[in-house]
Formats: sequence, C-alpha cells, structure tokens
Amino acid sequence: MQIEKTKLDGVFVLTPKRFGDARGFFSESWSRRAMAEQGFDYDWVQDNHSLSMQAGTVRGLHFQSPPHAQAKLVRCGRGAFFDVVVDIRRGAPTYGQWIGEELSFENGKQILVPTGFLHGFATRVPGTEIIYKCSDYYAPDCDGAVRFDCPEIGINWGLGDLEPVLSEKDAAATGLADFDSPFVYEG
Ligand SMILES: Cc1cn([C@H]2C[C@H](O)[C@@H](COP(=O)(O)OP(=O)(O)O[C@H]3O[C@H](C)C(=O)[C@H](O)[C@H]3O)O2)c(=O)[nH]c1=O
Repeated sequence: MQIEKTKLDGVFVLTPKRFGDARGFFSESWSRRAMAEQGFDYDWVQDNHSLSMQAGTVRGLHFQSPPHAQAKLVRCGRGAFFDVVVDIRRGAPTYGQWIGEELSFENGKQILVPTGFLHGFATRVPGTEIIYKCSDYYAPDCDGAVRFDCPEIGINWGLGDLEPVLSEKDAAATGLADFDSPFVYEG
C-alpha cells in the first residue's frame, strides 16, 4: 500500500496495490494488519455507501462532534470525486486549512480523515459512488456542518460551469466565522 502524507497532520492518501490480470484487477481495499503495520490503529464500526446521480453534487462539509466524532477511510466505488478535508482543531497550526484529492474508481486512491476534520466531496461525473469506513456510529445529535463555499476556508472545488447540487441541510450551513469547533489541537 502506498502512503502519502499531506500538509494536514494525520491526513493521508493511501493507494492499495492492484493485482491486474486479463480479467481485470484484485485489490485488498482495506486490511487491519496492513494498516497496523503502517502505524494506523483504527477500529472501523460502520461502512457508508452513497450514490450521487449528478456531476457537481457536493456533500459536506460534515463532521460528528464528540463523544461520537468519526474518523473516516474514504474511497471511490464508481466514477470520480474531489475529496476535501479541512482542519477544525482549535489551536492547530493548520486550523481552517484544506486539502483536496481526486479519488476515482480508476486511481483507487483513498483518504484517511482523522477526527477533528471536516469532510466533503464534489462529484466529477454522473453516477458517482463513495464508500467509506467510520470509526463511530451515526449520531444525528452530534451531526455538524460548515458550508462548502465558506469564504474563510476558500476551497476551490473545481466545479467549472457546474451548478453545485446540495441537500437542504448543506445549503443552509453556516461558515467558519460563525462556528465554534468542538475539537482542540493536542499537538
Ligand atoms: C451520514 C448518515 C446518514 N444517514 C441517513 C440520514 C439521512 O436520512 C440520509 C442522508 O444523510 P445525509 O444527507 O447526511 O448524507 P450525506 O450528505 O451524504 O452526509 C455524509 O456526507 C459527508 C461526505 C460525510 O462525510 C458524512 O459521512 C455524512 O455527513 O441518510 C444514516 O442513516 N447514517 C449515516 O451515517
């Protein structure tokens, strides 16, 4: 498995090996042992899978607050999306900073998102599927969101001429200026 650091500490881009043959390919998309050998110790308890029919669908920027904060291991099942992670750990040197990575069925890349970060994505093609593991269960009372186009964060989603397709919840989300993060940077 190839592992790349990002400018946000704790956020990594992982690329599992693909064994290609005349039929196609085989890949271990996740292995607790392989992750532990690389020093990652996450206990995934829930797998999520969503389909976005339209290109330009933006889901995010979401998080769950403690005591049900979620780390995530994100990958693309079909199509392609621009995956974004934002540091919301108060006191972190990279607070409010973001990274983005193109995840696609073709490139097989994954993003490891620790707790303390917002997560969202913008689809690049119709019929895009995202599949991701979570380290805690869905807890609606702990569900939180920051708006995807928050000027304090300044994400370039690469939507081009596409009008973002948003849920009502995401369209109503407020920006980082009105946000009191429940996460504190622990160095
Ligand atoms: C997240 C979640 C949702 N739901 C139900 C609640 C709603 O009735 C329906 C759609 O939920 P929502 O609109 O919050 O789904 P997304 O907009 O894809 O939210 C996700 O999008 C970003 C990218 C994330 O990283 C989060 O995991 C998650 O917030 O599924 C569940 O039953 N369990 C769950 O874990």
